[in-house]
Amino acid sequence: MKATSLLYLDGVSVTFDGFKALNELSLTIAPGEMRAIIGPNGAGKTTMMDVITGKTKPDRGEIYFDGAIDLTGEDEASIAEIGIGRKFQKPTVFESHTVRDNLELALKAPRGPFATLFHVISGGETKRIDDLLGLIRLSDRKHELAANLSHGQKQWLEIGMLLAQDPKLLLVDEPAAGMTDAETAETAELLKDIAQDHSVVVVEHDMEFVRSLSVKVTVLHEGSVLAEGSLDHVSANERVVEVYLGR
Ligand SMILES: Nc1ncnc2c1ncn2[C@@H]1O[C@H](COP(=O)(O)OP(=O)(O)OP(=O)(O)O)[C@@H](O)[C@H]1O
Repeated sequence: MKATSLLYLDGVSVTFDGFKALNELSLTIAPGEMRAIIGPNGAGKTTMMDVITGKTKPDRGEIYFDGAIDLTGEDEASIAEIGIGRKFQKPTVFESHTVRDNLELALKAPRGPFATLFHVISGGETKRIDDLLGLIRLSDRKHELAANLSHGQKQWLEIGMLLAQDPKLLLVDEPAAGMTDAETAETAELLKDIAQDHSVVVVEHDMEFVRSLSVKVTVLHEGSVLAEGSLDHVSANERVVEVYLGR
């Protein structure tokens, strides 16, 4: 399993002041897969993202990327460099730059924190930016300042900026939070487009959104996997209803 998985977690535990945020968490993501992670508040979803991206070190357990890379031995910057992009809940775009310039900056930046200055770009890069603009549904707003975008559009722009860095795995934290219904539906389509050539892990509370992704779902509870399978499969699990869906 370890060798063939894009992401492999085995027996991962994280303790904060005696509280087990992750408790022997084991899960695998296949190359090219999109997976949805659901679970009640405090289930460990954010902590799981934190251990994958190197923000938090696990007390124990194995985390491997792309078969052979031991992520527990890498820091945050090198994990970004290896090809894991993370989209936090709050959009962080450069508000005083245009949509297009935000993408150009991301394209030019080394993976990880954006630290580069603008400079002349090649024709290939122009095409790449146009493709990204189309993908994130912002082609007709490319000359707009990012500050003037709606909340949902800012989220899409930030996703585009992450994609500009060509990650193998994209981690997305509650993309639908704060979006209109129309934006939420479009975001599901956007993630499905992205998943055609990237692996994606998406944490989300909006069950209608999760259903529209139609992917395998992992239910976390008290720091470990409670159930896994299609949304219909996990929704039929009594424990899942009890701790989460029945709220
Ligand atoms: N740095 C920290 N120090 C102490 N406790 C923490 C820390 N980070 C998380 N926790 C605790 O660990 C538990 C798991 O939190 P986590 O944020 O991973 O859950 P979550 O599933 O993402 O929840 P939510 O859906 O509310 O975002 C929570 O009880 C939280 O209070």
